[in-house]
Formats: sequence, C-alpha cells, structure tokens
Amino acid sequence: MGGHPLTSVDDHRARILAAIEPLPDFPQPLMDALGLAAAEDVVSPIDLPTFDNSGMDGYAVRLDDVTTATAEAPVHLPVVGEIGAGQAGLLALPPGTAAKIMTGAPVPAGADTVVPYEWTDRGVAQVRIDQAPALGQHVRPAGEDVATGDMLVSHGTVLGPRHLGLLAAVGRATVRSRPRPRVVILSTGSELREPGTPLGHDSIYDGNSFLLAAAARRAGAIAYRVGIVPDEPSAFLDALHDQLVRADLVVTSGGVSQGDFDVVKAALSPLGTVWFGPVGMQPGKPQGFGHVGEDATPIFTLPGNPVSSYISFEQFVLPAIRTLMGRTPVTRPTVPARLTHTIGSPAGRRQFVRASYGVDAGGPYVSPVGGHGSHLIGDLASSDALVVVPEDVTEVAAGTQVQVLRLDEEF
Ligand SMILES: Nc1nc2c(c(=O)[nH]1)N[C@H]1C(S)=C(S)[C@@H](COP(=O)(O)OP(=O)(O)OC[C@H]3O[C@@H](n4cnc5c(N)ncnc54)[C@H](O)[C@@H]3O)O[C@H]1N2
Ligand code: MOO
Repeated sequence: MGGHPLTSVDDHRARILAAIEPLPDFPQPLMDALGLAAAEDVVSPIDLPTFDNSGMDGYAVRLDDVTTATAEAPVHLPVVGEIGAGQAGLLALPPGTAAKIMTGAPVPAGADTVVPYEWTDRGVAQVRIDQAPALGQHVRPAGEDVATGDMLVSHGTVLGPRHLGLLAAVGRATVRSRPRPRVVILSTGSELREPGTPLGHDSIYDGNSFLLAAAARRAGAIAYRVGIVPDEPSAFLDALHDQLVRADLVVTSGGVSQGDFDVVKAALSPLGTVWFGPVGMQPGKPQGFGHVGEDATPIFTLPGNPVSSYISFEQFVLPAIRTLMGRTPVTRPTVPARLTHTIGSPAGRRQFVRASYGVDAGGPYVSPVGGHGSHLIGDLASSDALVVVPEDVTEVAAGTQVQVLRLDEEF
C-alpha cells in the first residue's frame, strides 16, 4: 500500500455509510426494545388514569354530606359497600352514604371525595367522620396524567425503562423498532491463543476479539465472537462463510497490511468486492471495507494492532452499527477541552491521542496517556478519551482548546 494515496477518514466513513441501510423495523416485544430507537410515533390509545380512582384507602363520599364534620361534631354515614382495586361491585353511591374504597379502586358515580381511614373510626356498617375534606380530595381524575391522543414517544427516541413502563401502562405490548444488528467478529493470526489456554514462546493472547465484541455490544449490537482464525486464506474463507448466515456486519482484525502472511487481504482481494487501502489516520492506517457473500454482507477489515483496531471500530464500525439501528447522531460528537501537555502529530494524518478527560477550576481538560504505539493496550485501557488532532496540524501546544471524543459517554 506504500505507494497508494491516503483516503481521508471522512471519505472512508462516507463510503461506508453510503453502503449501509437501516435494518427494517417491526413490532418488538417491549422488553426486547430496551435501548433501541422507536421507529414510530406512539400516541396514547387511552387516558391515564383510565378512570377516576381513589388515591387513599378510606371512604368514598359526597362532599355535601360531610362538610360539617369536626372532631367535636363528627358526621355518621351508613357504609353501603366496599370497593377494592379490581373488585368494584358498587357503581353508584346513594346520597347520604359512604363506601369503603381502596387505593386505585374506581370512585363510584355520585361520590366526589375520599376521606382517608385516619380521619374516621374505620367503621364497617356505619362510619364516623371526624374531619371535613376538601372537594375532590384523594380522587385521581381520569386523564389527569395522559389523555387519549397524547404523544408518548416520538420516532427516534431511545427507549429506556421509563418509556417502556409508560407504553405498557397504556396497553401497548409491542413497539416498532429496528432490531439489534448481528455483528460477527473474527480475529486472524496464527500467533493468537484463546485466553485461559497456555501461551507458546511466540504466541500472544487474542485481546482484539474481546475488545471489538465488547465495543459492538456496548454500541447496541448482538456480538458473535468467533474463535481465532489462522493465517491461511482457505481457513479464513471457510470461517467467514460459516458465519455469514448470522451476520448483518462482519468485522475482522489483523492481516491487512504489507506482511507476507496478511491473510484477510490475500483471501478477499481476489473477490474484487472489498476495497483495501491506507486511510489518513494514526493509529489505524491500513483499512478495508466491502461486501461478501450472497447477501452482500458489509465487512470491515480492521488492522491487527489493538489500539488501531479499537480506534478503527470507533471511527467506522460504530457509525455503521448506529445507522443500522436508526440511531442518531451516527458519529460520536466531540467536546472541547484544554490540552494539558504539548503533543506532536504526523503531517497528513488525523491523529487520535489516547487521553484522560477531567474537569478542574479552569473547565474541562484532557491529558495524554502513554505513548503513540498502537500495541499499547495498557495505555488504551487507562484512557477514557481521544484527542482528535486534524490532518494539517503537526504540534498542539499545552493550553490549547482541542476536540475530544469521550469514549464512555452515551450519545
Ligand atoms: N511494511 C509495513 N508494515 C506495516 C505497515 C505498513 O504500512 N508497512 N503498517 C503497520 C500498521 S500501521 C499496522 S496498524 C499494522 C497492521 O497490521 P495487520 O492488520 O496486518 O495486523 P497483523 O500484522 O495481523 O498484526 C499486527 C499486530 O497486532 C497484533 N495482533 C493481531 N491480532 C491481534 C489480536 N487479535 N489480539 C492482540 N493482538 C493482535 C499482532 O500480533 C501484531 O503485533 O501493520 C503494520 N505493519
Ligand atoms: O495505523 Mo497503525 O494502526 O498506526 O499502527
């Protein structure tokens, strides 16, 4: 790739997003929709409360019958029934009577007020009322909270526990949303070993497939972490084709630079459906994107260095997952912060500097963490932000306002 011109980060992302369509939406059971974007405007089919109901355990009365009640001169009323929540036998209250009523039970026609037990002798056949209530006291009117036709959740809202609770409360069993994309992650490299197994003198543990699968799941996808694939094109193609049946997206790590055993490039280049080339970024220069299989499944071939892999995921795969899910914005927004230490950056490449973000008396700040090496996964794990240094900038002085990606923030 040495002689190839660099594709810009923005052009590469634009090429990817032009090739990704949101997944079709369909009605999903409410619990499956947690964290998904609603793909419909939901208006309420009913009022909430659905009917006038009691806010206290006590007696339903007509205010006119109890306005004179005091401790010295209590009012006595015959009790004509008992109304429990979900057990409402008594539909109307005759004048001059009271009915026991429980919290949430429908207030009978004719009653306009509820007297709580604490203001009475809790009588069964007759009740003594020691205090006069205000009109409508402890009656929760129908439609007070939500009226039929109110907009409950608008298209694009990311559904959380409170939205789902409300949808259930108005009787919705499902909500239209796009499903979680299924993302298959393959890591390539004959040097790789599964964590928990012994390491040879020339092997390393496969951190990337965990890094990428966890990032995909955090982004809202269903991540399938496939085992390690050796540096052998036929083995890679077999593994890939086995996985396509359950993939909306495929992500590979490793095997895309200039090495003699760069398996992903060797296996996919002959298909002619995957673009490989250098992208003007550091880390993450060697990239590939295209389509594979009968369904033209999108495939991202990310570089194997762990930090390169992760930053490539952030820049390219995350926006694709969010597009599939109908989430906006598709790219993580940057926030401004004050840089605490001077940093250098290569000309012509957008640099992503591992950093830690904080806020002090001077406002938000960001401090570089560790070195630039794209193998430094320890430094990556100590970071929670990336400083974005534009392509044409070769040095940023301490104290400068920079643009920062906060990696653990929801957006
Ligand atoms: N002659 C050149 N060599 C390299 C170039 C170049 O332009 N010319 N680019 C360098 C850059 S930049 C990167 S990034 C890497 C990308 O290489 P590959 O994508 O082919 O990745 P590998 O060679 O397979 O591995 C690179 C590195 O990462 C380690 N690795 C790979 N997979 C994993 C994994 N699953 N878990 C942990 N670590 C992994 C691997 O052992 C290597 O150390 O190429 C440079 N070379
Ligand atoms: O692009 Mo590589 O990702 O700089 O190490």
